[in-house]
Amino acid sequence: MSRYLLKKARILGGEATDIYLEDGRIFAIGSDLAVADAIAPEVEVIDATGLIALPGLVDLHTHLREPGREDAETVDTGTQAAALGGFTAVHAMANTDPVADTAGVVEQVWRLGREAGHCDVFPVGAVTVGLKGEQLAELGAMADSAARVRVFSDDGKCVADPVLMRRALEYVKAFDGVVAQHAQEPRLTEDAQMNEGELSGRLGLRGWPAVAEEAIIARDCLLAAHVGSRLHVCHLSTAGSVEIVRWAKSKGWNVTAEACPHHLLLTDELAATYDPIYKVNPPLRTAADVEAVRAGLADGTIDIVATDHAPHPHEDKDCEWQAAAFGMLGLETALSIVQATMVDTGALTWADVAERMSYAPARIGRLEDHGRPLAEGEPANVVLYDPAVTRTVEASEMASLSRNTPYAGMELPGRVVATFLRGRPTVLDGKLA
Ligand SMILES: NC(=O)N[C@@H](CC(=O)O)C(=O)O
Ligand SMILES: [Zn+2]
Ligand SMILES: [Zn+2]
Repeated sequence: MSRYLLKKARILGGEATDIYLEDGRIFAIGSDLAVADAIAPEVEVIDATGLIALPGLVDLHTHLREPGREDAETVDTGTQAAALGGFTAVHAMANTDPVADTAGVVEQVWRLGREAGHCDVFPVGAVTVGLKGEQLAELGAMADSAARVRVFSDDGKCVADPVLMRRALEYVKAFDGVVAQHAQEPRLTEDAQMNEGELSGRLGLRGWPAVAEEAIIARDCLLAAHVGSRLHVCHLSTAGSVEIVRWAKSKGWNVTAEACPHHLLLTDELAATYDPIYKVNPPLRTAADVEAVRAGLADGTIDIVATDHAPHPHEDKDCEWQAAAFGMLGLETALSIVQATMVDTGALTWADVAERMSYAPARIGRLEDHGRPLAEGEPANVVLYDPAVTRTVEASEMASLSRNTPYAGMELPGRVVATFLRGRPTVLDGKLA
């Protein structure tokens, strides 16, 4: 049994206090907690002076690649990256090979997560068979499986057919599920390579227009309202998308949205390097879009930050732009990017970060033991974070099997010092425990 006493941690950035973890729970919180002599030898004391304690982070959008692309990532390596990033739960996207469109595949991914033990893995179920967008997958069987799927997505592909989207939204109501849409109108984005604008013309790369994202988001908000169901918008990236979600929320519709760290920091100007490390879907947008996404995250229009951690092996990224795969790593740098773009700029407090990166994603995914406040009796899912240090990102030091981080060589603020999953450390001293 592990017992940990975290001395002088600042819960959500507040006053320093002690947190005692025992039996997988937060057993006590208070100043100068003393340990009874009888159990003292069994208690590990961690000096958390200057560290911020946050609830274990929850990612609603992670690509773990297993089964099928174990050359890019495995459940084991991807959840190591998650733990190092401060996550205690991740939702694993369904675009694997085979696709996670049956109870059998989601149970396999869920079981691999338990065996690896670095963080809890909640599989996302595909909306349509094989992500083909033709026929609904067995949503009910995935919901009833041991994996208890609540989030359904064809991510990587858009559920473009409005009739199928409507049926999926209707179907998931039966088990309080949510459809997470990758909003990309396919005809408007054929062979699209980067954000459509003056720059895409100059670079000679086919453009991915904002309207292709916004049209699907608007349609899906209307559909969700029409059938009274729950919609989640994946990786929203444009100013117009923020406005549409703000409008849908003002109507009282059950719509939530996520933004990715890279859409809070990076812009389409980076495509001028022709370095596919910056190739991602949806694409990096303009500085005005980044501003609008930050504002939407600050005012709560955008509910959560999700990483869209999308590992790719070097042969799929180290090639010319047009041939390269879309996607970038995210788990090990997410909290630092959020600190740099949202906290250090005064747009969010650490309590807001807990909401956007733990409580809200857990609520959307209907998780019970994650996204809970740091309070006595709650599950001991805790991250200790040092906001005062800076580090230079080294791709070669990442736990992920892939190396496609756009932040290599950048100085970022903050470092995850420790992560606890049900009272057991998965990370200590910034290294896997
Ligand atoms: N985001 C990406 O650029 N790529 C994702 C798919 C996706 O999230 O749409 C992937 O699976 O590689
Ligand atoms: Zn996507
Ligand atoms: Zn994705």
